[in-house]
Amino acid sequence: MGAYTDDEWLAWIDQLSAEDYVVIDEFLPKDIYQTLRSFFLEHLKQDDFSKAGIGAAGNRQIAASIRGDYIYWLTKERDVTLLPVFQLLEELIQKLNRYCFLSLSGYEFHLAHYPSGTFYRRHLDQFRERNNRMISIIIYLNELWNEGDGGELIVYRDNEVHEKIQPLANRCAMFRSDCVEHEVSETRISRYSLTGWLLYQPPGLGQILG
Ligand SMILES: O=C(O)CCC(=O)C(=O)O
Ligand SMILES: [Fe+2]
Repeated sequence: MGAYTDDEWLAWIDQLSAEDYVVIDEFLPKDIYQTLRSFFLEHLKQDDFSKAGIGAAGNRQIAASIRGDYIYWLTKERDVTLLPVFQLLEELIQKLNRYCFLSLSGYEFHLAHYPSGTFYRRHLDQFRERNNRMISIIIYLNELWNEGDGGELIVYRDNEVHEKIQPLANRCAMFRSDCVEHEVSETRISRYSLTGWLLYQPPGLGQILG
């Protein structure tokens, strides 16, 4: 038995197909959400996060002017506590392959911490060195977020701001990696998330490129 019915998956996938993105509130079952959030806080406490890069071409200074987050790459083998999260992602891959005729074959995910004052400038998740990213997924873990705290996910369409998505706890944003330009506006609180990509080739590249 999966976490959701086929009808629920279908409604989200329909919206993803029609709009190129979908926002789903209360995405993870409560216990899985709690496990993920505790896992995040534990690794933050242990100082396991590293400064994120922007690919082979970027030097550190340029990277800092584009994105200011710190990340922790996950692996299914090591991070066994998160098995239920990985299982849900695998279920999602199955549904997308079945209903959207995609050939997704893997995923890569990291935890992301944006300290206060950081952002990620407008970008696409799929580009030259990373063209195997098909679908981007973010699950937010910010329980104390309030209007004015920043750190919104800004979705662009036709070069204009289309929607500002608040990074609320257990909200999931999912979008096409190849065509949805987006940005993380400057955050004024410590902003926590799980971020990742569904791939049509095996993972590995993203983790090398940052
Ligand atoms: O955290 C978000 O809302 C978006 C993060 C992002 O765009 C990325 O890591 O590529
Ligand atoms: Fe992105």
